[in-house]
Amino acid sequence: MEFSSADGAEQYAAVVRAGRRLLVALDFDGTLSPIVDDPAVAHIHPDAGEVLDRLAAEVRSIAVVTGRPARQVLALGGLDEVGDAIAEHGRELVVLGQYGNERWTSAHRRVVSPKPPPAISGLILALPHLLRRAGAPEAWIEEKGLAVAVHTRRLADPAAAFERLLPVLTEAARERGLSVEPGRLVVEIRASGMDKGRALHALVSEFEAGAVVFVGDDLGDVPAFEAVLELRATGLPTLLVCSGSDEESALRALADVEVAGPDGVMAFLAELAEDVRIRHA
Ligand SMILES: O=P(O)(O)OC[C@H]1O[C@H](O[C@H]2O[C@H](CO)[C@@H](O)[C@H](O)[C@H]2O)[C@H](O)[C@@H](O)[C@@H]1O
Repeated sequence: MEFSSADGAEQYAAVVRAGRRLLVALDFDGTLSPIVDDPAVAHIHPDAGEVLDRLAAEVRSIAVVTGRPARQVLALGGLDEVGDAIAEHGRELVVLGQYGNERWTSAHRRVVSPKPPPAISGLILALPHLLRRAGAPEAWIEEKGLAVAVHTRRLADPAAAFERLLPVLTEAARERGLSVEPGRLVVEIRASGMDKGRALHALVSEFEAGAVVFVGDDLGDVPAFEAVLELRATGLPTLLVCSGSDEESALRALADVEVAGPDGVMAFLAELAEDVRIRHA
């Protein structure tokens, strides 16, 4: 494994030593699931079930922390079945959807979700006009209940459409007291007050984690990276892994390890599971 931060090797060794008290938190799209043009047909990496099962046998808990609605990621990831396998090790799989607003666990098997912010429905009604104004009338609108996302990946010039949409949607969100969450060729509008960083802090407390690994690929993962660095500053062993792509580089400078997309994430998780197993055999 090649480390890109000064203390990456040291942090990795400490995380492996913490082994059974380790929380591994993972983003979904671009990390566990390869990026595809149509979000509705995304699928988890074919090795994920086996790799997560092996890892679960060695660590305290595994969490998927995603911008997707929890129900959607359960279906696309086959995470119900992954949760069954993890439960056999006496461990728990936690899925936090919509940036930590929704929660599912393999112990309770139901999604707990807040009410959608009322301003979202008004924004959805205004979107066709806003997309025309931004010169992107064919951008794809993903209604997520608690949020709405506008995707440009399937447009003729996705990056240019994204750049035109971002200021228009930022202004529309501001007028309605909502927040903007830009991502890989997507602009999402949602309520403020929760992000992956807050979600991660809460998970670490809940599981009394003695170490944390977080793996992500996109701007929505930056608050989680920052939360991990705050935890590191308190002395907790932590490791930050960037699932690298040509599309987003914001996490690179913060990461201890960069791997090549979801294939690289699978290899990293398998190596971590094996190192913890050997260290604690
Ligand atoms: O937090 P994540 O698990 O990374 O979810 C973030 C957003 O991911 C999805 O969009 C992204 O993946 C799509 C499928 O590969 C891709 O087509 C799109 O361009 C990406 O932005 C999802 O559709 C969003 O709702 C999530 O918020």
